Amino acid sequence: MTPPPALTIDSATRHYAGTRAPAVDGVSITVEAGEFLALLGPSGCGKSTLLRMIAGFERLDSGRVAVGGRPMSGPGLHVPPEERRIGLVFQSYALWPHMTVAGNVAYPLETAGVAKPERAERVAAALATVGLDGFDTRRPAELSGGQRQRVALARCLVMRPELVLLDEPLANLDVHLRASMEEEFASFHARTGATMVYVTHDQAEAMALATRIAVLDQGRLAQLAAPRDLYREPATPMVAGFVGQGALVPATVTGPATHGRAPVRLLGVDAVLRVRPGEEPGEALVCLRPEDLEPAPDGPLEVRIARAAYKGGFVLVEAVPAGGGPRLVLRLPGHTHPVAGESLRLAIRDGWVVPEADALNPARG
Ligand SMILES: Nc1ncnc2c1ncn2[C@@H]1O[C@H](COP(=O)(O)OP(=O)(O)OP(=O)(O)O)[C@@H](O)[C@H]1O
Repeated sequence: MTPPPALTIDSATRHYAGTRAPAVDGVSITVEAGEFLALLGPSGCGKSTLLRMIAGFERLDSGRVAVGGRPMSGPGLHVPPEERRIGLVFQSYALWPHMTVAGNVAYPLETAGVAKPERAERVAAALATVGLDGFDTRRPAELSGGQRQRVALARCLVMRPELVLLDEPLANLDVHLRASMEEEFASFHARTGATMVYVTHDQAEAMALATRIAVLDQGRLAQLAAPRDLYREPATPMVAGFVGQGALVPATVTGPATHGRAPVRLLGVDAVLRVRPGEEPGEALVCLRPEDLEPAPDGPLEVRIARAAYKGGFVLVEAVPAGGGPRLVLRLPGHTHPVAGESLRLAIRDGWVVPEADALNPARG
């Protein structure tokens, strides 16, 4: 028998009183046991609301939530948060300042009535998992931000939750600490096999950590895909613009699709680009990533450099097509010295025809 999904969200909708549109609008996502799902999107897209709906802090106006196959929210049903066996980690670590590290981690076990010897054992194991053995007697004020976040993680783990929800857990940390904590989360996920749902507005963080990413756009699920697919084959213009660098260029698909590619005319150039199956000839938008554009002396596309910034190892260039069009982004080798105002010839090596948003989601109309 296959185990039930760790989390099932079915047409979940939440419309706050007095607001124009639902904060979460008909979202359906199934998360298998052991997955690391990132909820990604711009500020106000509904990430936190959806996370609170899963945790049980927010009621659903319609739809259902089930955890490990057990219904939690639905018509006439609302299991309170403390009975959902879900672990929570927030950006404000919410540690008790007067308690030691061990005291903070032990607290949920105490509340749950776990006996002292077992408590000590489980606290020690949780602190070891997050690499904080030996920190038992410290107080939160004596820890770095990253260490505090690890205490919060240990406190969540000690309850052995089936599902861990993390709401921008790295948002308060500086950039170096974020990178090392990203690694911690990834190895922690690999070690424990826990199912995680991770809210972030930082696409690099989502890419680095998640097995799949759900992109929310104004309360709706715009795309649910593995990081590489999201980057290479964004389903909507919003996803193309939000995830990764690049440009969205108006184009015309000039012929039928074969083997995942079709002839496309864009910026006065004919190219053969990637399309989804069944893409029809007609007006389209093409997502050009930096690596899709390559300097070539005889390249068919002439551009003028608008900005060049050395990024260590390569130069990030923004360039405007000579014949007009949106600003393109490309990378030049680190030993070159491109200067704003210079002309450059490019070849279009690859690109993705972004599916029509309306065709994917007729209700959006
Ligand atoms: N308690 C509330 N009452 C009314 N509206 C709310 C409430 N909480 C959130 N909203 C609105 O719902 C929408 C989604 O908010 P939510 O906090 O879920 O977004 P988010 O994607 O997590 O944003 P951020 O990244 O800024 O935290 C926003 O328009 C917000 O203003």
